[in-house]
Order: sequence, then structure tokens, then C-alpha cells
Amino acid sequence: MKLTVEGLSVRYCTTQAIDALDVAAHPGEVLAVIGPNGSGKSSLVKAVAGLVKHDGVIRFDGSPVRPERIGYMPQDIGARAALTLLEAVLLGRLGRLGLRVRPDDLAAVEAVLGELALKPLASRYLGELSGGQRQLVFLAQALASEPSLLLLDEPISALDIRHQLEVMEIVLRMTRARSLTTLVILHDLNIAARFADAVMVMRQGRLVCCGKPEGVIDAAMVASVFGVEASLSIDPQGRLIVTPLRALAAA
Ligand SMILES: Nc1ncnc2c1ncn2[C@@H]1O[C@H](COP(=O)(O)OP(=O)(O)OP(=O)(O)O)[C@@H](O)[C@H]1O
Repeated sequence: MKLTVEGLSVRYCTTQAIDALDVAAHPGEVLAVIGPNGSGKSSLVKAVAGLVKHDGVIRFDGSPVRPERIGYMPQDIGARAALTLLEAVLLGRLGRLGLRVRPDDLAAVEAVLGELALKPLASRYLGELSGGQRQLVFLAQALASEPSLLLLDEPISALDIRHQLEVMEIVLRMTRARSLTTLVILHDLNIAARFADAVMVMRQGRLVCCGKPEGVIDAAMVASVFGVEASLSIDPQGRLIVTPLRALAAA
């Protein structure tokens, strides 16, 4: 199901976080959202998830986005709640849970815990997990809801390089297998180039460009959007490699 965002604006008091943004995301594809700190990436995802006030039109399959269709993983994954890992992931199915947890809820959660290798930690309290393990729990929570629209805000920022690759492989595989429409905010341009079908670049609340990674990620964009001189090359497998060289002096 296609996600369309038209004329999206988000304003917090005096800050215009997003200004007249148009973008579309397609089923079975991963759209990576990249841009400097404060460029409006989280605000975009929160607006799509219905978590911030906004102007503009957001449609999923031609209709307003229904909350039960969304799997949302926030950037801030504080873990003050006295929940076990299993309970936290079950909460991902809150929209479906009745008065009691049904076998299909447990089966869906078990499948996700297996996929993310979290089963051995299922009875641990969130406060007893490492930062990276907690990040996996919140990814599991988003996936457990069996969403059609997956919104991931920096899902790999706390993960070691092996888990970064594993998680992105899972996200890509589920996106393809379940025909999910997936938006994922990333800071690592190499991960975006490798795993995204399309990349959208934001700066100061506006869309700079959007398209296939190889058409969007180039030295000029990295310099103008991120203020970084970078060298770009293609590895023997044909993958784009971005090597940041130095921060450029502010214009
Ligand atoms: N709740 C809020 N109240 C006021 N201003 C906010 C709020 N949330 C975000 N902002 C501001 O809106 C702008 C966009 O923030 P947003 O979190 O969307 O950026 P981002 O691209 O996700 O940044 P980062 O990469 O640092 O996570 C920033 O200037 C930020 O300070």
C-alpha cells in the first residue's frame, strides 16, 4: 500500500520543523530518510504516525493512516517501565489484544523474538538489558504488531556492526515478504546506500532530493547537505561506499 505525503508542515512553537514536504513511499520497498541533526526526519515519521500536529495530507492506500496499520519504533527508547522483554514486545500488539493474550498474539511475538534472537532474554526486565538489546526490543515491538506501514527512527544507532547488518537484513526481508511500506531514518550513508530502495534527503525541514541511492548520494550532496567532504567509490560487489574525509568550514 502506497504512502503519500503532500504539503506536510510541522511546527513546534517558533520552530518550523517541516515545511511543505511532498514524498511517496511504495509497498515492498525501504525508503531511507537521511539528513543532518534537526533537519526534521523524526518529525516526518511522527507526523505519519499521527503523533504530532501537522498540516498537509497523509494517505496510506488512499485513506488516512489507521493506527493499527503502523509499526512505529521511536528514537528515544527510555526503559523506565517495569516490564519484561516479553511483556514489552506484547505491547506492540496492543491494538489487537483483547482482555486476554490469545495464542496468535504469543505466536506472533515468539516469531519476532526468534527472528531477532531475543528469546533467551524474554524474561529479563528492560532495565536489565544493554542499550543495544533494548533497541532490538523496540524493533521487535514494532514488528510484532504485524504492520503494513513500518516507521523506524534510527533503529540501529545503538547496535554493533554485526547487529546493524542483521537488523537491516531483517527489515529488508520483511519489507519484501510482507509487502510492507517501510520508512527508516538512518545516519549511516553506507547502510542507506546498501539497504534502501530509495533515499530521501532532508535539510532544514525541506526535501532536498529523493530517488535511488546511487542517484542521490554523491559528493556534492554530502558536501552541501552535511557539510562534509567525502570520497565515493564502488566496491568489487558494485556497492556504493562513502568515506567521510573532513568537515567543511561553515559557508
Ligand atoms: N517537541 C518539540 N518541541 C519543540 N521543538 C522541537 C520538538 N521536537 C523537535 N523540535 C525541533 O524541530 C526540529 C526538527 O527536529 P527533528 O527531531 O524532527 O529532527 P531530526 O532530523 O530527527 O534530528 P536528529 O537527527 O537529531 O534526530 C529541530 O529544530 C528540533 O529542535
